[in-house]
Amino acid sequence: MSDDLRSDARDIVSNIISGVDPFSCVLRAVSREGDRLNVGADSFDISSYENIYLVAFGKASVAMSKALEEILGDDLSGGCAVTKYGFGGSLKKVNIMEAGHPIPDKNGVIAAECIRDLLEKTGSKDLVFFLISGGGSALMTLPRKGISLSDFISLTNKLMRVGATIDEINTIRKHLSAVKGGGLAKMAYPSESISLILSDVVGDPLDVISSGPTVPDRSTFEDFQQIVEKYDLKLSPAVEGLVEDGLEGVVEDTPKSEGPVFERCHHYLVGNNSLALHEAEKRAKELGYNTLVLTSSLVGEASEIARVFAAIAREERKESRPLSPPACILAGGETTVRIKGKGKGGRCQEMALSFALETRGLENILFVPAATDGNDGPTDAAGAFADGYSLEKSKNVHIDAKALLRQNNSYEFFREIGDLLITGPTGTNVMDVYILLIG
Ligand SMILES: Nc1ncnc2c1ncn2[C@@H]1O[C@H](COP(=O)(O)OP(=O)(O)O)[C@@H](O)[C@H]1O
Ligand SMILES: O=C(O)[C@@H](CO)OP(=O)(O)O
Ligand SMILES: [Mg+2]
Repeated sequence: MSDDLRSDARDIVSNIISGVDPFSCVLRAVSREGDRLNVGADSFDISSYENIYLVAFGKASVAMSKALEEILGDDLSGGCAVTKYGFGGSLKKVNIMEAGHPIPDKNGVIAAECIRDLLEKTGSKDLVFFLISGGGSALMTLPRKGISLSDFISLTNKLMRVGATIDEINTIRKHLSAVKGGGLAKMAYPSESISLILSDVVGDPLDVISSGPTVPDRSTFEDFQQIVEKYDLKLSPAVEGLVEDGLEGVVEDTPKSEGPVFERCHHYLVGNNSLALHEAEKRAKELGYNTLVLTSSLVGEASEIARVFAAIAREERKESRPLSPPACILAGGETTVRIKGKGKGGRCQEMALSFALETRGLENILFVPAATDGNDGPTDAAGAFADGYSLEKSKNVHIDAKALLRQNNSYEFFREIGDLLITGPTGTNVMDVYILLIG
């Protein structure tokens, strides 16, 4: 343990990011001996296919594709990949595109069309690798007939502001899309496919991560309607018409069961938030901390979850429980924020600000919530450092912490006191991690 909790926290964060590096995650899951490709517990003979293609979408597309290019070498015929602006890179045989996230844009439609065109030329003698990571829902957008890109943009915007969960957001997106909710599996049929999936959703549900384009979908038009009612969403006439048709059975729902379309689809999880927590705990132990991992499935309103961490910090300082110091208490997951103000921030920065408000004056503690993709909300920060002195610092620069929290302006708070956590785009994405250090 160093004298400086911040430098330990930085060290733990960088170990998390390298531990869930998608390149290594793919190499751990896929190995090659001659023409035999071992994936998880299965084995494939790559000489039995005419062509092998790669289709990648999500924030981890570049590193995942690089790993597969390395494994397949000249056996890879080509491919298409899409990732978020700033997450790009160069690949040998794969055309890599960048598009808008979390709100989709025209480039996400161009990318989806490119993927569709590639899949439509595949046949039963071909093998397609789908490299799937979080972010794919926005990055690969192909609206269903009659639905427009602006329908997607306005609904995504609304759902994110009301604090809908990713499960709810993707239920809506899947039903408006031709590629999500099993859509790519339909396009790739009858070729064989292998999906390698980096999870950024609590519980690793394959039909929610990146809107499950290669798996049967569990959500229905009825679920869609319930979400509309729950958040009182105003729909465009086109979307309203689609839902009505869907509820009446005039329009087919997303594919539900393991029909012929999915018979030759194989799915493997290559990394998730648990792996990130494991890496964090390992490093914290090496640094000399007593460690405790609470959960990898934390959900709920960000500012309220932060109050739980503040209560744990106070308990640690007063009673040295649940761990004797130096202690590192870890959790992971994805909170939500009901946005009421006009400020700038993200889930992690909102948590950090709420924690700071609850722990004023508490000594020798540090809370660092961090988005593993390096972008917390629409900001260039991954998260923030919050401690017992955050509020003192804010007084010195004449900003009002409570007012900034009310305005969801956590970015400004931490920028002003110089305590943003900046990593840059990390090229990976396994939700958020929450690190509480007690010195
Ligand atoms: N001002 C804000 N304060 C707090 N959270 C915000 C703010 N603006 C947007 N968000 C949240 O940021 C989320 C999108 O951020 P992003 O980090 O891109 O998510 P993900 O990593 O899951 O793709 C939205 O769910 C939204 O609730
Ligand atoms: O693409 C998506 O559907 C989600 C979940 O996988 O990712 P993100 O929250 O990063 O947009
Ligand atoms: Mg997410």
